[in-house]
Amino acid sequence: MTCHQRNISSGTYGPTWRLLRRNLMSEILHPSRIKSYSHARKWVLDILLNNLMKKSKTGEPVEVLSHFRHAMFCLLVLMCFGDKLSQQQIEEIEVVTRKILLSSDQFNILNVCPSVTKVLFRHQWRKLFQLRKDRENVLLPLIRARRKAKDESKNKETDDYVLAYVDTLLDLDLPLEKRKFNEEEIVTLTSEFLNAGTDTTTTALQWIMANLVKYPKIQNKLWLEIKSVMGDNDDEEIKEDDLQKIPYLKAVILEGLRRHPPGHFVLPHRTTEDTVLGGFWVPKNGTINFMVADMGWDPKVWEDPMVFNPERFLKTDDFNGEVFDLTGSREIKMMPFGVGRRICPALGLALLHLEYFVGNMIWKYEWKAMDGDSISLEEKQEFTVVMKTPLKAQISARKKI
Ligand code: HEM
Repeated sequence: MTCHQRNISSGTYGPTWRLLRRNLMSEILHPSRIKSYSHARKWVLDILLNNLMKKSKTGEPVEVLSHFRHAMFCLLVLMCFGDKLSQQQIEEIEVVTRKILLSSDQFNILNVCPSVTKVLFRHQWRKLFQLRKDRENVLLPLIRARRKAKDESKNKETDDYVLAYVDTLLDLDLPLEKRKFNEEEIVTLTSEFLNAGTDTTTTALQWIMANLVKYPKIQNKLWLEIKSVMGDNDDEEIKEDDLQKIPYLKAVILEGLRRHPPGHFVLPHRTTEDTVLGGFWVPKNGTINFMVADMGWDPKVWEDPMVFNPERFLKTDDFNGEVFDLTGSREIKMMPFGVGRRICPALGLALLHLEYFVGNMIWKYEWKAMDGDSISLEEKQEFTVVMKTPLKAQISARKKI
């Protein structure tokens, strides 16, 4: 695939674009920039906690997945477009971007010789064009409004104007083509940002919370550690700086990602030269992938690998005295975000979101299984590997002690 070619169904582009987009994302995902979104995280946390509480007051079980997904989506929309949009606008974006994500498999065939498939599969093409049009109708007005706001603020970052992902896309000069992104390309890239970040983080959140419900002792240990940091500030939320003081929370998140990585494989990679891997010859341009889940479950590397045991990440002697390195730069024991050049560009952001939301949900509420419910950890493959029986829980506000 050259830099001009793209995957027709997903609308994503080849290696050169990937590199550009990675640079753009690292600008928006730089730790100092991530910090400037703390108001957004607090806003979304309040929405999430309020929704959970309202639901729990009805006495019905809380089906957490839709709440988590909506919260993650709101947050990424804000990082993407820079403005707090109305709930209706956010829902419209969610519908159009999700439709494309969920139907991408059925359009993959259109990548094979488009001139022929345009005749053979013209109904599929029509359907794809319609989905893209619907997405444009919702996203283009937002992109144009952001361009206008950006021009008006003359690029100055003030308290009210925080850089958004769309700003970096609008600014970029494409070095080879000597032009800027056109609107259609910006629509594709913003949509990819939202899709890549929502299901992955939501899935991880659900698996981690399911284990905390299933194993109340682990939940209680986590809550006590949070309490030792937060003291009697029951009304306060755990802030980002507090997260560094709660090592058990980090251990719970890492164990969740090891035991239940949202993707059991990474994206397909391509070899740049003939090579031998594990005794198998792989020709240049061959497609390869990595068995992410199996690495995290390897009994040669992990003791009792199928047991949910966050303590394993507290024993630094297992990691040569250092904190566990998720990037795999020293050694690869698990790789839920991939490793190397293609590692997930949002690893830092995703970890922060997981720690922040899990920490605060446990700090504010006690989570219990529904009466007679044993919490099944059976899996199902969707866009990510999700819980076959989505988590339902009974939640109650923590009592002061
Ligand atoms: C728990 C959450 C997440 C997990 C487990 C995860 C995992 C991954 C994995 C395994 C890859 C493929 C790496 C490879 O092919 O070697 C990837 C790529 C990617 N991720 Fe994430 N991710 C998460 C969150 C996010 C978020 C929040 C965003 C955006 C805001 C994001 C954006 C992307 C993008 C754009 C790519 C494609 C990079 C490329 O094409 O080279 N991810 N992620």
